[in-house]
Amino acid sequence: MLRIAVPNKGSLSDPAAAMLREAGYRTRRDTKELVVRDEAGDVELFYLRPRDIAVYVGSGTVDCGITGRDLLLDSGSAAVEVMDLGFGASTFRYAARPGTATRIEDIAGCRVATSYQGLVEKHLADHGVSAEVVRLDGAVETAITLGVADVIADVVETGATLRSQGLEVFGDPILRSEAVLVRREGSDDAFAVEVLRRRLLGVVTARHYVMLDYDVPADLVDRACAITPGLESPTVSSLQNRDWCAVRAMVPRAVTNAVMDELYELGARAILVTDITACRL
Ligand SMILES: Nc1ncnc2c1ncn2[C@@H]1O[C@H](COP(=O)(O)OP(=O)(O)OP(=O)(O)O)[C@@H](O)[C@H]1O
Ligand SMILES: O=P(O)(O)OC[C@H]1O[C@H](OP(=O)(O)OP(=O)(O)O)[C@H](O)[C@@H]1O
Ligand SMILES: [Mg+2]
Repeated sequence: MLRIAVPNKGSLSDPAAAMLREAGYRTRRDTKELVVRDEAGDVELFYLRPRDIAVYVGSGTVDCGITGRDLLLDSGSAAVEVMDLGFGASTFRYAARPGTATRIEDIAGCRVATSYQGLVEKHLADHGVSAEVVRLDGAVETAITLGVADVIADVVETGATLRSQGLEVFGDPILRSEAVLVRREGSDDAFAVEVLRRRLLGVVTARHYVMLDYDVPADLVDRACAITPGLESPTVSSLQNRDWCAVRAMVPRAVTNAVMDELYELGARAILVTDITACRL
């Protein structure tokens, strides 16, 4: 039975549970449940702190897990990324009061507050910058206001927290993060992890694409298919009226309306969009 570590709290917890549910696994009903066995899915879910997940996976105590790329790198664990999961996106950035720093070199000699000590120490060392890292558990933006740091390095999603403390990001992002599936390199559960990966990829793809159906005059079908090439090749069916064809193709959700406009201009009609609930590619 594959042992999967799942975030029990924080930003990644609800979307990770939703993704596993959509992939057909049984998830916990009550936040007090710490372990859930899903006999049908042949998995056991361990609800752990997101920060600890890479450590458990790296040590081989669990087979794989869902965590953030930033937390994985910070842990220094031997776990490796299997796939991006398409949620929990954030950047990891330096920030300070305006006028303190504009480039990473300006951090030299400063006190840098962060909850991601491993990640920041490595980044500073890689850039040859010597600075004192102050490890805090959270609310690091306040560290500057309270005078324990000159610079912070933290997760930035909307930037609202930084703005509320009068801080500005500087330098290039240290990292772009999102939720990832991780596993231990060289573990001997390759088949079970591959089943999990395919299921999760099915969810990621189903969320990313819609199914588009439309009718188009037969003499325009090639031009229509060029607009909606699908993943492999669109399905073209004949209609009772032989002058028309029906086309079915997957289209990236983000461009659905632009594609529909283009098809309509070409002469397609009865253009229908349907959500994809699950898929295997
Ligand atoms: N707005 C956000 N704030 C914090 N973490 C975020 C945000 N958006 C995405 N993440 C990602 O979530 C992970 C951090 O989750 P974690 O549970 O440790 O902290 P948290 O979401 O801030 O929760 P907590 O309430 O325990 O502080 C990281 O991988 C981070 O990149
Ligand atoms: O860019 P934003 O959209 O403002 O989001 C980023 C902020 O959210 C998180 O803090 P959280 O609320 O989890 O508090 P914490 O610092 O105590 O973890 C994170 O640590 C940043 O402070
Ligand atoms: Mg937090």
